[in-house]
Amino acid sequence: MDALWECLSPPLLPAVAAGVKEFGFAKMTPVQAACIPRMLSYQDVAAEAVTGSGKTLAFLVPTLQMILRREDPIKKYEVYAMILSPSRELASQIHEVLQVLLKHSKKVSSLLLVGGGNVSEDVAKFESNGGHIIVGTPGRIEDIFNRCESGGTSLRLACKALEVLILDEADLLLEMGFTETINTILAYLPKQRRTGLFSATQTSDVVNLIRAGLRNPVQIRVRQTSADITMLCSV
Ligand SMILES: Nc1ncnc2c1ncn2[C@@H]1O[C@H](COP(=O)(O)OP(=O)(O)OP(=O)(O)O)[C@@H](O)[C@H]1O
Repeated sequence: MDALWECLSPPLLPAVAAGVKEFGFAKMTPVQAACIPRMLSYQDVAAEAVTGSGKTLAFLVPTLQMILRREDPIKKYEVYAMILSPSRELASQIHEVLQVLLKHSKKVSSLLLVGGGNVSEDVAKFESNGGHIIVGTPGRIEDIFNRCESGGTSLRLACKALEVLILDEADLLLEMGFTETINTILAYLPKQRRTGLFSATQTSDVVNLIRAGLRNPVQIRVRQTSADITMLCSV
């Protein structure tokens, strides 16, 4: 399959293309080639893809492109996208990849919100720098949202116009017992948003989450064996 980044139509904006170039990958992986155009045409995506298939750029690239192509520039305290990941390590890895991608998009900010550190420090970081793309673990984000109740922070308000939600490793998120936490977070986010859900397997819990959190999603399945890569796409 010929899936050169340059073949995307409409093309990537120069700052996004320059960010992608930093990684040195000439072609998109199948999951990237399937997800990026669909997310860029504002479709919800439910992707079943094996580990190592390149999911991270499959959702970060369209998210950045959507932020940069907005007519009115994004405000400092507006959260455009939230990426939920099951563990600190996975969230940190996504955030690291994002830092590389953002090298040529200086006006776009990001924030990592994961457990382990001090919640008040996270709140203070958001209050001083904002975060257009938030990458985090569900527990920490729910915690910060709930603190808003006592008037602590504006993260909840900043998410009022959120446009993109990504649920990464959704099967793991649910296996780890985050179902209620995710439902709490979903209740705080606008219904008029685009949602991408990525998982290694679509368990019945994942299917339920797709029904609850996504709208008419495009189902994408990428199966990668050591010998070949096959891809199935259906609407
Ligand atoms: N277009 C590409 N061409 C070649 N390699 C790529 C491409 N995109 C990503 N990769 C590399 O593939 C590896 C897996 O990518 P990524 O971490 O996004 O996969 P993943 O599917 O999220 O895997 P995991 O489930 O392990 O997190 C990484 O080392 C990444 O740098």
